[in-house]
Amino acid sequence: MAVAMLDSRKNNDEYDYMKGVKHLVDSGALNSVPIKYVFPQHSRPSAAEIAEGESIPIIDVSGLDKTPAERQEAIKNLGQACRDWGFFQVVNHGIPESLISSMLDAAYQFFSLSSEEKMKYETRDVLNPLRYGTSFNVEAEQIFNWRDYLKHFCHPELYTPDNPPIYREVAEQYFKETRKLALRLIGAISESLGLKSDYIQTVFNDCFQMAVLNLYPPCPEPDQTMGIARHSDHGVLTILLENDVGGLQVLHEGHWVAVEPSPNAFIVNVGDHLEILSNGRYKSVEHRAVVNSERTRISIAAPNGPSMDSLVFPAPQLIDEIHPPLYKSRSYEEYMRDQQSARLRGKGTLESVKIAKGEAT
Ligand SMILES: O=C(O)CCC(=O)C(=O)O
Ligand SMILES: [Fe+2]
Repeated sequence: MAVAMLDSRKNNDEYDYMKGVKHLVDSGALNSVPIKYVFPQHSRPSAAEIAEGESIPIIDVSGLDKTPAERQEAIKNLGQACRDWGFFQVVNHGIPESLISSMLDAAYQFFSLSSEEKMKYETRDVLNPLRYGTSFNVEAEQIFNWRDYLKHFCHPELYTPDNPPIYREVAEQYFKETRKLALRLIGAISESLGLKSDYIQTVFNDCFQMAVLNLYPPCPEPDQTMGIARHSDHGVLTILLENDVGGLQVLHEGHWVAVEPSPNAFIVNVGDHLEILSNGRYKSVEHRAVVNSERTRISIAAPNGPSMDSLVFPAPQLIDEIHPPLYKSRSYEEYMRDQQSARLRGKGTLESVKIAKGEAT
C-alpha cells in the first residue's frame, strides 16, 4: 500500500477503514489524519475548554464493609459524588493489581491480532453478544472516531473471542470481580437514595454486565479528531479501567475536566438508567476521550445495567407531587438498540424517553 495514499487529506475510497485505526496506523507512515477522522471544528478537543485544577472525587470504598457508622459515611460520600459529579475514582476496592495488569495485557494482545482474526467478530448487529469494530457505529457515521473496540457480554453469560488463548480465563476473573464491585456500589447507591440496598439489583433482574475494550492508537494530529465523541453511558453504573496514558474528559458544570490516570484505581460513572431509576436525582454525565501523538491508550469499560428484558421506569418511592415522573418506561433492550444504532450524540437517547412538561403519562 502506498504511504502517500495514507498521507492524503483526500477521502480515500480504496482504503478499508473498517479494519480499524490500529491497522491504519500500522500500515504506514501516517503524518496527517485522513479526512475520514477529521471532526468538525466545533466538536474537536481544545485545550482552552479544559477546567484547570479540577478533578473528579475519590471514594474509598473499604468503608462499606466496616462498622455501621463507617458504612453510613461511605454511603453519604458516594451519594454526594453521584449527585454532584456522576463520576468518581474508587480506591481500596480489593481487586488485585496483578488481575488488573493481566486484563490490560490480554486486551492489548487481542488488538494486536491480525485484522483478519479480529474481523471474524465484525457484525452490524448492535446487540450481538460479541463484536469487534472501529469508531462507534460505522453505519450511522460520516466521520469516524479514532478508536477500535471489542464488546462482549459478561453476565449472565460470558462470550469471549477465541484468541488470544489467555483471554477467556483472565476476562472471566476480571469481570467477575468488577461485577462484585459494581453490585457493592449499586447496593450502597440504592441506600443513598433511601431505598433498600438490594432494590436496584432486584428490580433490574440481577443486572446485566458487558465489556467494552477501547484501543486508541497514537494519532499524528490529535487535535483534529476524537477518540470517542461526547456521550453518556446507557447502563446503571460503568466501572472503567485505563492504562497510564490518559485522555478521558468529563463534562462538569459546563466545562471539561480531564481525568488523571491513577494506577489501580477504577473510574466509576452514573449511566442513563440510574438517572431514570432515580428520577433525575443522579444524572448520567457526558464524557469523551481525546487521543495523543505518542502512546497507545487502552481503556476497559464494564457497563452494568438492567437485564435485557427489564422494563425501566423511575422508582415509585421517588415519585410524589413535588417529584412527578420525568422518564417514560422502556425496555433496556430497546433502549440499548436505539443508543447503539445511532452515532454518538451526547445524551440524545435519554432525551427521547424524557417526559415533556405537561405531557400525559
Ligand atoms: O476511553 C475512555 O476513557 C472512555 C470510554 C467510554 O466512554 C466508553 O467505552 O463508553
Ligand atoms: Fe462511555
